[in-house]
Amino acid sequence: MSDILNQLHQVLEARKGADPDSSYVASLYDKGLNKILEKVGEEAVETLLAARDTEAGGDPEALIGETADLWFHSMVMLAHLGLGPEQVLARLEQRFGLSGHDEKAARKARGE
Ligand SMILES: N=c1c2ncn([C@@H]3O[C@H](COP(=O)(O)OP(=O)(O)OP(=O)(O)O)[C@@H](O)[C@H]3O)c2ncn1[C@@H]1O[C@H](COP(=O)(O)O)[C@@H](O)[C@H]1O
Repeated sequence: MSDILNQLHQVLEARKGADPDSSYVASLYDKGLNKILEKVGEEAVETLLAARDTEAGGDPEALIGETADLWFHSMVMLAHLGLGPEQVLARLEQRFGLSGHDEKAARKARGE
């Protein structure tokens, strides 16, 4: 299921040094971290608005599209900073099966 994330990451890496006029991803790298973060923030807001619409009976396709935009721009952010989906997926795997309540209690017990 996560293969597309790895394939997309390879494309994002390959876009480093590409022409910003012919590649949207290269144009984001070229504009820098602040522009990438602006897009991540924008897509996060669009995602939450679409989630509210979906709960109110709207078309879930809009929410699926906005979530894809959010994941995509988050991946551009990670790639720009030399990171990739493998680290995030590994973190989710580490957490798998550990209740959020238990994880928070363990963090508090460690004084974090
Ligand atoms: N998955 C995506 C993807 N999802 C969304 N987008 C683009 O992200 C932008 C989203 O911005 P908005 O929704 O704000 O729409 P907009 O008004 O066009 O954007 P702005 O002008 O406001 O920046 C759009 O231009 C979308 O086309 C994507 N662009 C690229 N990819 C992947 O990245 C690969 C490389 O893309 P290029 O670098 O452009 O070749 C592609 O082959 C795809 O696999």
